[in-house]
This record gives sequence, C-alpha cells and structure tokens, in this order.
Amino acid sequence: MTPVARQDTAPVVSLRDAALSYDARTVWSGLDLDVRPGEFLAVLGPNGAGKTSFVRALLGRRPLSDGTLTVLGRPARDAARHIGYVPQQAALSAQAMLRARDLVRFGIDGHRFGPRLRTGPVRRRVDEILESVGATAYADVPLGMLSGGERQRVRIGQALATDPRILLCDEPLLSLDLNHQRAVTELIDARRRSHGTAVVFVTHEINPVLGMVDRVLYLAPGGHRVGTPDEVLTSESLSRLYGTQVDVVRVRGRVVVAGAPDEPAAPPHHPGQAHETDGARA
Ligand SMILES: Nc1ncnc2c1ncn2[C@@H]1O[C@H](COP(=O)(O)OP(=O)(O)OP(=O)(O)O)[C@@H](O)[C@H]1O
Repeated sequence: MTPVARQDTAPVVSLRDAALSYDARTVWSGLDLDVRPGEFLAVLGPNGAGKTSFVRALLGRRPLSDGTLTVLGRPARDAARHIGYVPQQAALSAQAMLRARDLVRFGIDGHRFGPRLRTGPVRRRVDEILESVGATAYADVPLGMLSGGERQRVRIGQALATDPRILLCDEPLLSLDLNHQRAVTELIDARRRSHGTAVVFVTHEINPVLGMVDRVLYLAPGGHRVGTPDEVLTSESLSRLYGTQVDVVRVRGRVVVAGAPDEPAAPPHHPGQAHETDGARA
C-alpha cells in the first residue's frame, strides 16, 4: 500500500449517514465516508450491491434518499465538472470513426456546437494529454481501429482533460488483458501522485489495484464496510457482510475470495436466493 492521501486537507468527497433508494428498495444506507485528495478508494461488491448507484450519486445524477453528500464542499451536481469520469469499455458504435484526439478535445471544449475555444492552445493541450497517457502514436487513428487497452488510455486522457480533482473510474479494466490492466492502473496511480487527484475506482477485481489502494468501500447485501484492504478483505469481515461463511486467503500477494454469493442482492430475509460461486474476485 502506498498512501499519498493528504490527511491535513479537506475531503473532496464527504458522505454522512447517506442512503440511496429506488422507490421502496434501499440499496445502501448509513454510509459515512470522507475521501481525501490523493486517496485511492476502491469500491467493491457483488452484482447489484449499489456500486453504479454510488457512482451516479457522486456525479450528481441520482439524489440520496437520506443523509448528505458533498463533493468539493458543494452539492454533487455542482461539482461534476471537477470529476474526470472513466467509464467501462463501452460499445463503440457512435464513436468508432472519431480519432483519439477528437475524444480528448471533447473533454476540453465539450462536445457541443457553437464557437470552440481557440484552436492553437487547444491543440497543444490535446497533444500534451495524449502524450501523458502514452497515446501519441495513435492520436489520429479512429477509435474503432484501436485495441481495448489503447482506447482506455484515450478515455483516461479525455477524463484528465479538464484537470479534475477526482477521477471516478467505473470498472475501467473490464475485458483488458493483464498488460493493459497494468498500464491503465499505473497511469491512474501516476496522476494521483503527481496532482493529488483522488481516485474512486469501482471494480469487481481488487488484485490489479491492490498495491495502490489506500482504502476499500465494500458494498454488500448485508451492509457495507470501509477500511484498509487488510481490515476489510478478511474472512471475518466478508462473512459478516454476506451473512454466510466467506473465506479470504492471500496467495502470492493476491486476494482470493471463496464462497461469496455474487448474485444481485437477495433481500436479507431471503438469503437462500443468492447462489454461491467460488472465484478470485473480491
Ligand atoms: N434506475 C433504477 N431503478 C430501479 N432500480 C434500480 C435502478 N438502478 C439500479 N437499480 C437497482 O439497484 C440495485 C443496485 O444497482 P447498481 O447498478 O447500483 O449495482 P452494482 O453494484 O453496480 O451492480 P453490477 O455490479 O451488477 O453493475 C440493483 O438491485 C438494481 O436493480
């Protein structure tokens, strides 16, 4: 673990007794959390535990049903432009013909009609960003012709274009091979080290980021837990969260979780509906 979080500065994200519901269904509640500048927070949990809902709340797209959330000291919807959002590998249809440099430029001047920002400075900034994410070589190649890993580099470039205070990454490693996973996570880690950008990283798979993570928010059917990976990713802690025996072992520095139900959360009074899978996912 390599903490660069700045304890002495104000949190960039702050939740107090926060809850999020869809109609009568509460996805999570009682959530207290401060994320500091430079902190790397991994958000983990099984399908349906509320990870995407957490992302939506931070982006100001879904209001809390209870409690408070501030981002950079203001309501989340007023802070969205300070968040760089790195999505999952998305279907490309609408973007396939765009070049890498177009996507990054949209990050700077917005995907909008009307007068653009002055071309020269914008072009230089696009070049700088493409270089910082190692995408210069394919800056003019249509996205549809890039590999998944190359595209994710470009998307990180797009997310960094506005010089965000927070990088919000929603499963950015899905369908990437190990080398590209490593390249993408190193880019993100380098950014938080150089700029103190906080990273909120939603993932099903903790191992590719285990060495960078300061704290984990683990969302589960039976509640949630916040702490360091060593505190949260234990048999005792996950067994309590899932309400069933879950075994966590470390194998050559990797976390292996066995016995965690990984189906959409069954209501607590019907625990038998969740079915069990074994695997290396945390
Ligand atoms: N717009 C919505 N209306 C009603 N229910 C919703 C809505 N969006 C999500 N849910 C429900 O809220 C719960 C949490 O969903 P969410 O997508 O946040 O989970 P998740 O942890 O991101 O899951 P996954 O890992 O499968 O992406 C699920 O039971 C889901 O069906």
